[in-house]
Amino acid sequence: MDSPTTETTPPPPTLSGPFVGAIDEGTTSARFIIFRAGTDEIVCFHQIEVESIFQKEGWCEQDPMAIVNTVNECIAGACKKLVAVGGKVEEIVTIGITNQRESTVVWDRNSGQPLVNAIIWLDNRTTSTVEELLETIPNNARNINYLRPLCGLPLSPYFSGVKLRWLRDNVPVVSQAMEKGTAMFGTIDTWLMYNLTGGKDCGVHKTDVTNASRTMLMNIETLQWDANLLKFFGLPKTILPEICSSSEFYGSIAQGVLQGIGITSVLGDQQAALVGQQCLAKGQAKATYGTGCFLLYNTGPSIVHSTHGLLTTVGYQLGRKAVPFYALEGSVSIAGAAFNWLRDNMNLIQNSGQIETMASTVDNSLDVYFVPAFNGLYAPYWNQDARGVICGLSEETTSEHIVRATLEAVCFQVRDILDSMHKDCKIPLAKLMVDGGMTVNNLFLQLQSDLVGIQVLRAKIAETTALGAAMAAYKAVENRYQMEAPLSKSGPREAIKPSISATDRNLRYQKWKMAIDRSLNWETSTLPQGEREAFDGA
Ligand SMILES: Nc1ncnc2c1ncn2[C@@H]1O[C@H](COP(=O)(O)OP(=O)(O)O)[C@@H](O)[C@H]1O
Ligand SMILES: O=P(O)(O)OC[C@H](O)CO
Repeated sequence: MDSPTTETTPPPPTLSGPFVGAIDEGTTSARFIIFRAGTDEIVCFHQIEVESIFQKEGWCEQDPMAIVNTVNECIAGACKKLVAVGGKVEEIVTIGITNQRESTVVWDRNSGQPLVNAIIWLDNRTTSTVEELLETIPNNARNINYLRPLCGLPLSPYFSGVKLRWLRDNVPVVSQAMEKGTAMFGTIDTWLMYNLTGGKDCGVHKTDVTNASRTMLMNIETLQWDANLLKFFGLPKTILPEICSSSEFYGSIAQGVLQGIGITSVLGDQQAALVGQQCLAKGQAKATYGTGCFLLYNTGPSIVHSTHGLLTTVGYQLGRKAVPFYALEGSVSIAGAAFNWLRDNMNLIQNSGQIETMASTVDNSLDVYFVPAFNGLYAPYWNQDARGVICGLSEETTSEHIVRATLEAVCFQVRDILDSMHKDCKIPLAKLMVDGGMTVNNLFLQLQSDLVGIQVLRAKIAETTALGAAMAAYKAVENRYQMEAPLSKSGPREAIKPSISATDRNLRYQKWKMAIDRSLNWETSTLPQGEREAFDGA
C-alpha cells in the first residue's frame, strides 16, 4: 500500500510594519500609497483616474462624491495588495493626505452633500469675477497685487477665494446656504477629511496652513483667516474650516478597512513634494512636473514678498508649535496637460510613452515655439487673457517638432520662473530637484538642464508628493523620527548636466520671449479700427 502523502502548503509571506499610508488626490488621478514607516520604500499602492467635467469653454469641474468614492476605492485596493504581500492592515500606524490645491468644494452642513461640483484650480470661469473685484480696489488702482501684503498672492482665477465669490454671485443654492449659515467650504483635503472622519454625523472640518495659504483668505503672517480679506471677497467666516498645522492629529477614520486609524498630516501636493524631496532648509528648491508644473523655493521662516511675479506661500508647519516655513512659488498651469491636449484634441500622440520616442527622432524643434497658455499664463506673467500660440511653423515642420517644442515649452516656463526667483532672492540656484509624472522622460530632463543651464537631480522615487505626506504623518506619531535623515539606501540621485552653450541657450530663450509676447493679452486684443469694421461686416 502506498504511504499517504502529506500536502504541504507554503506559509503565507510575511512583511512586518510599521507602515504609513498616504492619500494623494491629484488633478488627474487619486492614489493611496503604503510606505514602510520612516523610509521611501513603497510597499504597495492603488491608483485610479478621476474624471474632469468640461461643461463650457474654460470651465473644469469634478464630482466631489466621485473624488471621495475614488479615494475609498484606492484605500481598499492598496490594503488588499498589502495583505497579498504579507503585510497587516493593523500595522498601518497613521495616514496623511495630500491634494490638488485651490480646487473648491461647497457642501450642506445638514446633509453633508455637495451643493455644486468642485471647481478645479485651472478653471478660469472667474475671469470676470477678477475684473469686478479689481474695480473695487480703492483709487481706481486696479492692481492685481493689492492683496499681496496680506495673503502673498495676486488676484487671479486660480485661487479659492475668487472661486467662492463666483459661487456666491452665480449659484443661488450656495448664496442662500451662506446666508443661512448652512454652507461649508473646503479645499479637497478638507472635503476628504470631513468624509473620512464621518461626514454629516461627526466629520471634522479642518484644513492645514499650506492649503489655507492658497485661498486668498488666510493672513500669511498670523496663519489665521483674515477679516479684511473676507470682507474684500464678501464671504462669511461661518463657511470656513479650522486651520491646523501640517503635522498633527486631525481625526480618525470612521469606517471601512482603515476604521479607527488616525489622520495626522495634511499638505497641498506641491508643498508635500517639497517635504518629500527633503528640501527642508532655506535655499533648497524643487520642481514637480504633473498636470501643471510648480517650483517651490524654501525661504525658511522668513516671508519673502516677490516683486517678480512669484507667489508667497506656506511651505509647511510640522507641528502645532513648530515654526512655519515659507516658500516662493512659481506656478505653471499647463505642463503635462499640454500632452493630454496633443493626444485628445490634436491626435498627435496616442500615449505618453510615445513622447520621448517622437521628440528624439529630431535634433531640435526646427525653431518652433509653443506657448500652451490655454487658460491664461500664471507665474510670472499672471495674464488671464493670454492664449496658446504655436510660432515658427514652416513647410518642414512635422509632428515630431511640435512634440519636442511642447517639451521645451515646459522647460522655458521653468526658466521664466527661475529668473524671477533669482531676482527675488539674489542667489542663483545651483541645482534643481525634480519629480512628477513628466520626469520619467529622459530627453525632457536633458532639455530642462540645457535650456536653464542648471544641474537637474531626478528624485529617487516618482511618488515624492505622497512621500512628503507620509513623512509629515509619521512625524506626528513617532517622536524619534528625523525627517532629514537619509531615506533611501539606493545611492545618490541621478544628475543631469547642461550640454549646450550659454549663447545657444540665451538665443533660444529670446525667441521664447517673442512667442510669449504674441500670446499675452490675446483674448482682449482688439483689431485695428478698419480691420474690425471689415470683420464685423463679413
Ligand atoms: N513620458 C512622459 N513625457 C512627458 N509627459 C508625461 C510623460 N508621462 C506622463 N506625462 C505627463 O505627466 C502628467 C501626469 O503626471 P502626474 O504627476 O501623475 O500628474 P498629477 O499629479 O497632476 O495628477 C500627465 O499630464 C502626462 O501628460
Ligand atoms: O495635480 P497637480 O499635481 O498638477 O497639482 C495641482 C496643483 O496643486 C494646483 O495648484
